[in-house]
Amino acid sequence: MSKIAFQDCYIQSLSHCYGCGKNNPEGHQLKSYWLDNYEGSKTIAHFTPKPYHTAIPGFVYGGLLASLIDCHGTGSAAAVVHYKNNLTIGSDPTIRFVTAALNINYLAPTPIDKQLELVGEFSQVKDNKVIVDITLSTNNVICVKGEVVAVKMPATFK
Ligand SMILES: CCCCCCCCCCCCCC(=O)SCCNC(=O)CCNC(=O)[C@H](O)C(C)(C)COP(=O)(O)OP(=O)(O)OC[C@H]1O[C@@H](n2cnc3c(N)ncnc32)[C@H](O)[C@@H]1OP(=O)(O)O
Repeated sequence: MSKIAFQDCYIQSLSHCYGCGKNNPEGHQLKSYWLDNYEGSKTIAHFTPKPYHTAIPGFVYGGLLASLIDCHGTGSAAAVVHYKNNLTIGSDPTIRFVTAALNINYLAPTPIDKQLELVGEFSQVKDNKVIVDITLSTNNVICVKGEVVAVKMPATFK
């Protein structure tokens, strides 16, 4: 696992995202990395839910799971486009991706007392659009699958 999370390389002004911004103390502060030995092709993130992330006692609220998949997807998209173009994440000009579409399938209830593992793979990589397929697992059981269509952030967002 690379030591610096993708999101920790975002410039300060783009580090306020509720799901993954390092400058948002109320947010989830998700951290995504290249999976060991899969630099450029697979990404990984971990998250441990808090008791208040409950849907039904014992299980995680689905909206949180969608949010984690969303941010792992947009972070992975930024990382792979930098990788493909031999750029360092955080270099100028900044290349960020926003969510254009998010498709989530909840396959099994997600236990709230376990660490969650998200793994992303790319089914399409273009400089302006990346599709990331993500699994969310606990104890090697896939609970949720998601597809994130990430599109390069337009200048109008700044
Ligand atoms: C609040 C956000 C803060 C941002 C901070 C960022 C850093 C932090 C990051 C954390 C973020 C965390 C996550 C968050 O919370 S990000 C916040 C939630 N997302 C948004 O608010 C995005 C709002 N939407 C838009 O701004 C525009 O619609 C976008 C930019 C998405 C597309 O605009 P536009 O339509 O003008 O783009 P284009 O014409 O150049 O097309 C480009 C390509 O994209 C394809 N396409 C487009 N839409 C879709 C779709 N729905 N399904 C499939 N594909 C779609 C299109 O066909 C084309 O493909 P191709 O023909 O080339 O193959």
